[in-house]
This record gives sequence, C-alpha cells and structure tokens, in this order.
Amino acid sequence: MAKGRTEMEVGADGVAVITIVNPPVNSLSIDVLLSLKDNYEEALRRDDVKAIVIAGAKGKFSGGFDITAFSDLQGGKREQPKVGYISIDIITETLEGAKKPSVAAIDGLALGGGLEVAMACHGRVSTSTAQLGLPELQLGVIPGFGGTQRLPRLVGLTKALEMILLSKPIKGEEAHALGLVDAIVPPDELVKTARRWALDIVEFRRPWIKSLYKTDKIEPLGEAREILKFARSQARKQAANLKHPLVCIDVIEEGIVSGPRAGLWKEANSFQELLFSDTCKSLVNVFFAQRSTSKVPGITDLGLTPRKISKVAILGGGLMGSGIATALILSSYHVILKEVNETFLKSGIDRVKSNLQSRLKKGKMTEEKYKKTLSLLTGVLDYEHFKDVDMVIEAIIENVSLKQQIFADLEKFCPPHCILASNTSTIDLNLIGERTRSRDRIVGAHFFSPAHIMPLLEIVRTQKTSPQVVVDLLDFGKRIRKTPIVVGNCTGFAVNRMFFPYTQSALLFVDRGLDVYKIDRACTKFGMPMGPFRLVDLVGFGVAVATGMQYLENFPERVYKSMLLPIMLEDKRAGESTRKGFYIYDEKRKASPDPEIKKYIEKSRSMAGITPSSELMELQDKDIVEMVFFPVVNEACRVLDEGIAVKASDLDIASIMGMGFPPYRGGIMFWADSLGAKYIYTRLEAWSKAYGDSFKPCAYLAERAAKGIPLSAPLDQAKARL
Ligand SMILES: C[C@H](O)CC(=O)SCCNC(=O)CCNC(=O)[C@H](O)C(C)(C)COP(=O)(O)OP(=O)(O)OC[C@H]1O[C@@H](n2cnc3c(N)ncnc32)[C@H](O)[C@@H]1OP(=O)(O)O
Repeated sequence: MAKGRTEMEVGADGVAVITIVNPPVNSLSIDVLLSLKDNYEEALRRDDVKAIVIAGAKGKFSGGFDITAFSDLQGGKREQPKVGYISIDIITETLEGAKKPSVAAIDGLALGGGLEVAMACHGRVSTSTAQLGLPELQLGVIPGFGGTQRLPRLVGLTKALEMILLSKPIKGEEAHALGLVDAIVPPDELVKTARRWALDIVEFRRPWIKSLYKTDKIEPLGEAREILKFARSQARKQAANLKHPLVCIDVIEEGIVSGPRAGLWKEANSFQELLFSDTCKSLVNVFFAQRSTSKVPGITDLGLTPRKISKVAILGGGLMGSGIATALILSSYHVILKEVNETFLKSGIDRVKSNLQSRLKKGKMTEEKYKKTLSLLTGVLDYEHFKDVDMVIEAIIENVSLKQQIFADLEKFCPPHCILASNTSTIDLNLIGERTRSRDRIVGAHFFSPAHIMPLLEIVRTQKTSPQVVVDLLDFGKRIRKTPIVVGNCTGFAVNRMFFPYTQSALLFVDRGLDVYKIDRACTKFGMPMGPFRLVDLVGFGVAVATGMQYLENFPERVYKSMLLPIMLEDKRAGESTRKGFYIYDEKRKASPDPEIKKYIEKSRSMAGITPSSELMELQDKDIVEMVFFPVVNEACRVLDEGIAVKASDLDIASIMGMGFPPYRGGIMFWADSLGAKYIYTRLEAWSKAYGDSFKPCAYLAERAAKGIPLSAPLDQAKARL
C-alpha cells in the first residue's frame, strides 16, 4: 500500500495545485516523491496548465523526508533509489528545470526535504508562523535534496550554516527578511496568493528564479573559506566525535568552489554514505524513542482524556521547588509556592527571580515577559489557598515522616480531584501515602536539577496510581516542555537507579589502581558531559554518601562499599560546593585535577586491603568505558525485567536526558545492543569473578546473551523466540 500521495487540481486560471497528503506531517515518503514527480510531469504535459503551486494538506507544507523510511532503507526492507535520483532527477531537473514556473505555498512547517522542495520552486509564499529549517543533522545525515546548495544561495553562507549546523528552524517572518520566502500572507490567502504569484512569473511580472544558480548572496571565495574554516572549528569543538557536521561543511564548500552541480553530486553521495552510519541509526532511534515515551500500554490506550490543570501548588522553595516553580510559570501555569516561614519563602521566590533573570540577561525574555511570568507566582505560608488547586508537587527534604504528615494534610486541604505528586528521588511513594486514603491520586513527579532546564520528567506510578492521573501528568509534562517517561516505584526509580553503578564501578576501579582523571577523561571522550568523579563533585559528597546508603539498604549484594568519599568528607572535601572534591575549583568554577587526592586514595586502598593492579593501570579508554558502563547496562536490564520501565527505548531517553548519555550513541540500551548482549555478558561475568558481585550479570542479561536476543526486544517478543 502506498504511503502518502500528492493530489493535483487544475483551476480555470491555468494553475495546477499539487498538494502533499501524508498525515500527520505530510512527510516525503518515496511514494509521495514519486507521486509528486508524476503529477508534476502531467502538469507540464497539459496544455491547460500554465503554472504550478505546491502546497501541503491541512495547514502543513511538509515535515521532510519520511524518517520511518530511514530504517527501511538501512535494513534493506526498501529498495534504494539510485544516488541522485530524487535530488537531481526529480527535484532539480523535473521541478526546478521545468518549462512552467512553480511556487511553494508554505504553511505550518517546511522542514528538511520539505524546505528543499520549496527552495527548488521558483517562488515561495509563506504564513508568518510557518517553521522553515533544515534539521537533518539532528538525524545524523545532511540535507540530501539540494539544501546544502540552495540555502546558502538564498540566505547567505553564515545564516545557512547556522540554520543547518544548529538544526535551527526559523519563522516565516524571519525567512521573509532573509529572502528565503518572497511574501508573507495570512493562511486563508496563501494558496490564492501563490497561484497569482505563479501566473505573474508566467506573465513576466515577477522574476523566474532558480535558487541553484543564484550568486548574489554568496560571499566572495576568500571570505567564504574563512567562514567555513570557523564553522569547522566550532563543529569540532562542539562534538568532537561527530563526523557528519564536517561532511556537511565540505559539501557546502564543494558547491561554492566547484559550482552547484558538483555540490549536488557530492551532497547526494555523502547523504547516501551517512544514511548507513551508526550515528544516523542512533539518532533515528532517539527521534522515535522520544516520541514513544508518551505511549504507555495499559494507560494511554484506555481512551482517557487528560483533565485540565490550571493551578498548581508547590511545597518547598528550595533548589528543586524553585526550579519546578520556574518551569511552570514559564509555561503560563498559576503557581502557589508554600514555605514554612517568611525567610524560607523569600529565599524560594528570590531563587525563582534569579532563574528568570538569567533568561532576561541572555536575551531569552523581555522585561515585560519577566514581570508577567513572575506575576503568576504567589508565595504562601499556609494551606488556605489550596482549596482550588488541581495539583500539588511536594519538593521538601527527603524525610519520610515529614512527607507522610504533609500528604495527610494535603488530603484534608485540597479538593478531591487534586493530584498529589511528590518530587522525591528516593523514597517509596507507598510509604509517603501511608497515612492517606488517596493512594489513587498519589504519583511521583521526579524532576532533574536544575528543574527549569533539564528536559526529563520521571512520572512514577505505584500499583494504586490511577491511569487518569498518569494521563494527566503526561499531558502536563508536555505542556511544560519536558519529555515524560512513566516508570514504576522503586529505590532511585529508573534514571538514578540505572546510573548508580556509574560512580560505583569507578570507585571500585580507583581502589584497584585506576587513575581518577583517566576514568573521567575516558568517559568524556566517549561523549558524557562529565566523568563519574566530576559528577560526584557536582552532586556533592554528602548527597552521594546518603544515596549510597539507600542503595546499600535495598540492594546490598551489588553495592561496593568504597571508603573514599567518607574519608574525603572527613577532611571537609565535599565537592564543588566546598571548592574541593576530586578536583579543585577556582572562582569561576573551573575544575583542575588535584594531586593531593592521592593520599585519600591510598588510605581508601589500604582500608580495603587492596594492592593496585598494574594491569588495570595500563587499561585503554575503551576498556575503561566498558567497565564503567556495562554495570549500568546490567542495572538497566534489571529495571526492565522488574517492569520499572515499560520499554527499552524509554531507558534510552532516560539515559540521554537524565544523565547526558551521548544521543549519537542512541541511548544506553541501543548502544548496548550495538555491542551485543553476549559480549557484555562475557565481560561482566569475567569481572564478577575478578572483582566481586557488583558485576554479576542479571538473569535478563544472561538469558538474552544465551539466546542471542537483543536487550531492547520487548519481553513478549523475547518469550516468543525462546
Ligand atoms: C533528504 C532530506 O534532506 C532528509 C530529511 O528531510 S530528514 C527529515 C527532516 N525533518 C525533520 O527532521 C523533522 C522531524 N520532525 C519534527 O521535528 C517534528 O516531528 C515536527 C516539528 C515536524 C512536529 O512536531 P510535533 O507537532 O511536536 O509532533 P511530533 O510528535 O514530533 O510528530 C507527530 C508525528 O509525526 C511523525 N513525524 C514527524 N516528522 C516526521 C518525518 N519527517 N517522517 C516521518 N514521521 C514524522 C512523528 O514520528 C509523530 O508520529 P507519532 O504520532 O506516530 O508518534
């Protein structure tokens, strides 16, 4: 069955309107592109057609090449069109090279291949709110339908590089100012204006422009080379492990130096190569994984409609509470912030103000918007204002009895429909709700610090949490621009639990002889924003030790009892907050290695009775990365096996957004599958014999390794194969 189509209607004015129809975003599947070619050729043949307009159905021009086709092509499920067939034969020869002019009528979005089709038309009319961009780099490829050649010729090299390298779309208004579109019109006049524009070209009242051969916006060669050189150095600095941004710059340069035709061919060949790269496969996985987090079997398939949440109360104005309040008011929610006394309340509100001021300083917000946003926040000291709130988010210190008291109070003061959420990162929600009769509306809303910046929201459901409440929170999460993942109730939930071994194994290997900074360097080279020791410094040793105790209590068999942190804490080294941890910090928070830590490490080793192994000291980065991350994979498998996470792709997103795992590796489970369950099992098994039970592969991993089933395969699929 064809995946999408185009429809053609020829009007009495002699304009053929070809509409892209492929819901939900009118993506350009191969079928759509072939149908576009067929209709275009028919329009060129027909005597009653003088000009052509290309539009998208239902207010969306096109979201670009069909991303689902990426995996079909990569997996050989779909035959490849020959290199250059779409970009050169269809888009350049048939569309741009046609003997009849065409105009794109752009509404909603023209992204990737969508914008590339529009740029091949001889004119472009857009609505002011349409989004136009080439976000292909986000998927590990480069623009492949001529975008690398036409965009610089329409908007100049600097702007084109910015839009492509940052995958940053622009709005219709800006596109007009830059010359990417020729006119801005209201949505209801769009197609009418495009028709008129196309006829004006026929009648020589407007120029017939082929973007590919425009030269007026391109900088002179010397200047262009300088701009490209700078772009290369920025790309290397921002993502040293990524090749495709550099390939993209080379392709753009080819067009400038050797002409647009040569540029098109280089683009087509490079696109083809990149499509099969691990980076592309990983980033496509992330694209779909991110969209599937809000599809929760047994919850979102029940036909429930999210209820409206208008007013939210937050308990506690500390770092987390004030961050959550900031996130909410930034998304236009009315927020009540409750504290226990005037001093704490003032500090909480001051924190929110300072979060907003930093946006103001960076130019992300106007003074007027600052005032309007802040006016949505009300500080209170009692529960009087709680009678009409739709949701409460508790964000006080991690103290079980205090939380129990608060939830019992909330049950009394809040309306019966109000959702009672806790931001706890460790405490069992069943325990928190023990003194209430409202277990069905108790849920975890676990934000990551700083809550107004970090994109992930863990929604923690207990066995009693009602599906309606989960559906409400999924919708709320989207509205505050977070990616929500739904997880089950256990110590550390999904993200913290899965990443607990990240520092655990690092501490173990330091006791055994590995160098702290070598471990951190290997992890950052792998793509993590920081290594495990820099992370402990950031989190603070106090929190790290307390969390360690929680894990020791709940999972004693797999916790390595390192003494290193307590020893350093005794000496008042508590991490970045004390400006001394594994690193020392200057006034600007710049971290530098500190040779002094040697003495603590020696003490820790002697307390553990360990003599450093020379073999470990010689390890390569690859081995270090595996030693640090395979225990994380092992724990992720347990999290899946216990049903704490519903699907492996949720853990991919959790690892990327919660811990900074490099997206271009596809997420923790995707990366693990790229290495193979058997390999991971074998290494963990060997380390468990050498270094103890914290490395012991879990049953889920052992079984999949034995049967050759990917770790990400759904449970029932795995059973079916057993
Ligand atoms: C050769 C060419 O140069 C190569 C290319 O064109 S590569 C493609 C370039 N285009 C893109 O990268 C755009 C990707 N899409 C997006 O950024 C966003 O989806 C969007 C801005 C279009 C819409 O965002 P939003 O309204 O929040 O909806 P969102 O949930 O993301 O997407 C809606 C649905 O459309 C699907 N979708 C979006 N873009 C798609 C695409 N290009 N191909 C296939 N499916 C797509 C999503 O998977 C989702 O499906 P689901 O409902 O089954 O989960």
